[in-house]
Amino acid sequence: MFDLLAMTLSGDVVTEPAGQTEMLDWQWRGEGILELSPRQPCEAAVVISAGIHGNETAPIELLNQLVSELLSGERQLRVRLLVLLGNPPSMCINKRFVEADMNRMFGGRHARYTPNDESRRAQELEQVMALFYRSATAAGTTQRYHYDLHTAIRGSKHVRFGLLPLQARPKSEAMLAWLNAAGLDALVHHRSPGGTFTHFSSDVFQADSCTLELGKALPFGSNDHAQFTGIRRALETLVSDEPLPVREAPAPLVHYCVVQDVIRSREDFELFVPADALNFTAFSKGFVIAQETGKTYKVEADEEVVLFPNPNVALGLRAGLMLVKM
Ligand SMILES: O=C(O)CCC(=O)N[C@@H](CCC(=O)O)C(=O)O
Ligand SMILES: [Zn+2]
Repeated sequence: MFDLLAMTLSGDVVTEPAGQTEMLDWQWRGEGILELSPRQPCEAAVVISAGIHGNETAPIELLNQLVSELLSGERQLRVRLLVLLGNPPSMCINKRFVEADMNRMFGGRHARYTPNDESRRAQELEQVMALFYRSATAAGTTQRYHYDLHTAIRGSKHVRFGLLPLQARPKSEAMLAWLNAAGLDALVHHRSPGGTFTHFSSDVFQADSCTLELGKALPFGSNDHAQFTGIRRALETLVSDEPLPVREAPAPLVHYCVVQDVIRSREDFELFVPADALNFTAFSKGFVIAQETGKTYKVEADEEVVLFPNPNVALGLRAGLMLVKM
């Protein structure tokens, strides 16, 4: 069985960088980067990435399984597909990153860093994505999708959720229907641009892009994949161009928009969100979320919920998001 994850983690030089099965052609485009093309014409160019943060293993395992099914012929490929395992060195050490958070570097922001493995990788992923979408368009595809799979550091009141990058054009109905069918519990709408991979793909290539969060980060082999059946099923229908699955979720999808990006810009930054607070915990108007010299972040709406609170980020990066229900 073809094991993309094992090949990527081994770091072995790939001696046969291209091949074919009865139904598709594949090309190894670089470490952890695999392109799959069906023989018949198709409409969609799909990028699925995971492991942009190396310790977020559930989606890496899920994506690896999907690739194996496509290559074994168990599952039909009816889109052009680029699969990316984002940060192999950090996957090897089960850490979010080695030197710096790669999901803040896209859209050329990598050039602002003293060159390191992550800044070089972010640039490589941008180039590979550009080449992929361009060649897929030349081959006749008309739709572009990008799903970037993550898991959260903390537990969350909504276990499965998505983050939609800011974009001027309306969100695609097809993507919103897919996200709903995938059984997500919540969708978060960004209101400012960022250095995330999905902001880059949406902004530069007009892809229908979404960051998907699948539970809490755990080591390889410790994930409860039963929690992600809906997302797995939705990804299967996406790559096989099948009808959407029926949504299975305890409650309707809740939409939030970001009202505050909490940025740590000074050494004396302090975050007042309790260490054990789950993502989507609500705080009332007036609560001081964070403080640093010259800046206090307070809850301004009657109620705001917190997402990704993390005081340990590098200076200049986001230490949390505050959201309100839409
Ligand atoms: O749990 C956390 O603090 C972070 C989980 C994670 O990596 N989330 C992504 C979200 C990207 C987006 O906003 O689209 C990230 O922070 O990079
Ligand atoms: Zn992540």
